[in-house]
This record gives sequence, structure tokens and C-alpha cells, in this order.
Amino acid sequence: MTTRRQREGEVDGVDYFFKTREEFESLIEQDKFIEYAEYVGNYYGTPIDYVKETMEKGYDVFLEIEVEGAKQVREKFPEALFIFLAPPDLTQLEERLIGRGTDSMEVIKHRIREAKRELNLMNLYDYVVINEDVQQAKRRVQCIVEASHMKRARVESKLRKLLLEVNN
Ligand SMILES: Nc1nc2c(ncn2[C@@H]2O[C@H](COP(=O)(O)OP(=O)(O)O)[C@@H](O)[C@H]2O)c(=O)[nH]1
Ligand SMILES: Nc1ncnc2c1ncn2[C@@H]1O[C@H](COP(=O)(O)OP(=O)(O)O)[C@@H](O)[C@H]1O
Repeated sequence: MTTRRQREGEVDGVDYFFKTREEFESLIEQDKFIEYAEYVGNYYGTPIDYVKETMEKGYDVFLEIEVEGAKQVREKFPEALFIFLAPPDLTQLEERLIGRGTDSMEVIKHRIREAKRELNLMNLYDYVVINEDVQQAKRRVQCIVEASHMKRARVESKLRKLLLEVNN
């Protein structure tokens, strides 16, 4: 959910739920977010209900969020998996943001300042994927998520019956 202006081609309810600042602040007061943060002048937040419903269906829920929000998620869900997506370098990040053609030079500068701040907070994350090539980055994220499904604690909880048999 965000108060950012909807970009051309973005679909409300798909890319984001687009809200006014008033609507967003009212949802904050009603405690409707797992996390929220202000990023480059706009609110961004993850609605609790949407995440709960998706998890109950058995899906992995991905939050593609900035660092302040990630810190809040870590407080609430320490068992979650945190992957830091890093740009190959700041020049490429700037070129990509300019190439996207959606932001003013002022906003792009602000986003680069934020990126520098976030790079200094990488130590809060479990994994880092350098985003050189999109397909390669996608494969790496998939590998990390797949491996996380095989963490001992997660597998043990599925093997309860077998482990009971072993000990009887
Ligand atoms: N905390 C938080 N950050 C978010 C959320 N959604 C998106 N963001 C982050 O906000 C930043 C800006 O997002 P956006 O304006 O869509 O830019 P884009 O990612 O460059 O297309 C990015 O770092 C997103 O990861 C959210 O629900 N919560
Ligand atoms: N690996 C990549 N190769 C080329 N362009 C990319 C790559 N990753 C992202 N981009 C482009 O860079 C721009 C900003 O990417 P995005 O991930 O939205 O950045 P941020 O979340 O830091 O604002 C977008 O236009 C996106 O298509």
C-alpha cells in the first residue's frame, strides 16, 4: 500500500493499493499495518490482513520493502528470511533510475541518498543478492527461498511423526 502517485501502466490492487495520505494515516491509527515507513516523501506499508490471508493459503509471502520496514518485520517475525538486493554500483543505479523515466532528478538524487544509507544497513540481512542481471538475480533469490524451506527447524516440524517412531 502506498501514497505514491500511481505511475503510468500501474494497476491499483496489483502493483499497489494506492491511497491518499489521509486514508493511509487512518489505517495507521487503526493498527492495520505489519510495518510502514516513509520513503522519499511517501508512505509505504504492508497490510496485516492481506499477508495473513495469503499465508493461510500456504503461499510464501514476499515483502519487497525498504530497510525501516524490514527492521519492523524483524522485530515481529524474527524467523522471517531477509534478502538484501544491492545495485552493482551507484552509477548503474542512477542510470537505471534515469532510464525508468518516472522520477524527477530531485527524487532520483533523494533515492540514491537512501540507497547509500540502506547499503550501510546490509548487516541486518541474512543474504545479499547483487542485482547485475535480472534473470540471474531472480534465480539467486529463488535458490535462497528454496534452501530456506529445508532449514532444520522447518523440516523437523514436518517430520514429527517419523521422529516419534524413531524414539519409540
Ligand atoms: N516499508 C515498506 N517499503 C515498501 C513497501 N512497498 C514498497 N516499498 C519500498 O519503497 C521503495 C520505493 O518503492 P517504489 O516507489 O515502488 O519504487 P521502485 O521500487 O523503485 O519501483 C522501495 O525500496 C520499495 O521496496 C511497503 O509496503 N513497506
Ligand atoms: N538487473 C537490472 N538490470 C537492468 N535494469 C534493472 C535491473 N534491476 C532493476 N532495473 C531497473 O532499474 C530501475 C529501478 O529499479 P528498482 O528495483 O525499482 O529500484 P528501487 O527499488 O531501488 O527504486 C527500474 O527501471 C528497473 O527496471
